[in-house]
Amino acid sequence: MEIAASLANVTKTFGSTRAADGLTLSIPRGRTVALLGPNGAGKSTAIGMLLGLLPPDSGTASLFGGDPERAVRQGRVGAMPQEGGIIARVTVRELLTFVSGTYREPLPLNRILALAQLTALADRRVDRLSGGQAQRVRFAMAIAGDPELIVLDEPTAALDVEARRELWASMRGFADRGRTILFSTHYLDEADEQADRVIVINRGRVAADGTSAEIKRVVAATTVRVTVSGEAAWLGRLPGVTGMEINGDRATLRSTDADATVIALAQAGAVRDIEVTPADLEDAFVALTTAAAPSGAALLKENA
Ligand SMILES: Nc1ncnc2c1ncn2[C@@H]1O[C@H](COP(=O)(O)OP(=O)(O)OP(=O)(O)O)[C@@H](O)[C@H]1O
Repeated sequence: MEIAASLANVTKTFGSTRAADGLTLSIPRGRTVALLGPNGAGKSTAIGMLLGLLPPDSGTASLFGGDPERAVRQGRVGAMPQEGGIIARVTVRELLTFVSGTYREPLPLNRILALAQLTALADRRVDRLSGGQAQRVRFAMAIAGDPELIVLDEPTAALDVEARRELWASMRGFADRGRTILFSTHYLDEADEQADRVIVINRGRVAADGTSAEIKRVVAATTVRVTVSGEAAWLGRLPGVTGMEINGDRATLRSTDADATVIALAQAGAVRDIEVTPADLEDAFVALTTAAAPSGAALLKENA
């Protein structure tokens, strides 16, 4: 698999804050990958290093197997920063014509406008746009040079549901051209819906890396509840069970392989009031980003 972007064991410290602490990740070409993490997790730092804007203290950042700055200079990468200044008092068309002019082989203007769903707004002044429309102009600027990879730092922060939906429709149009998209988000549902792959970052480290289904399946254990009488310690030794709690005659098991756990319970004849609750991505995220949680990364890699 060809790799568009990677970080190999990078560290970056600001004062006493380790914004990247041995961060290793790779973004395969042609995929849409989410960097998911809470505030201050290190997402922007990771993106800054990938774009060659922030030199790592140690470790290596690379784009298309080489120096990030070179790939950026060659126009192979388009970036959409968290807040980009858009020059006021020009129209969408004028702004995009100017930006296109800075690239050797830009996309045709009509194509950029269509991909960003801005055709009807081409003659509108950029300072008269809604937040969602302005964000699509930033997206249009990022794709103007027809880059192989676009990197978007929290592209949908501060957008309402409709504006998020429209921006994602534009981004999918770009992804459908076989391009690679790396975006950061705190929205779990967005990572789940939009990304082929989710890399969870917490405290400057990769907490999990896989499809959202894998993250859900492996890390956020399914809950299996069952009523038992008598001694219950044996439940903790059932296949898949990683933790349990007993409350009166009710046992709550956390399992990474609910099927195996339920089959074993059935074989033991313990099926009274059995209840299986699958984990959702929210649970996975909370489990992964709480200090006491076991590392999901190792689990996911074993299961990958
Ligand atoms: N230039 C800087 N100077 C000092 N500290 C910084 C700087 N940039 C980032 N940090 C710190 O490094 C840590 C990681 O920040 P970063 O912005 O990468 O996180 P993030 O995951 O992008 O957060 P957010 O979701 O809030 O944007 C934070 O503790 C932040 O305060």
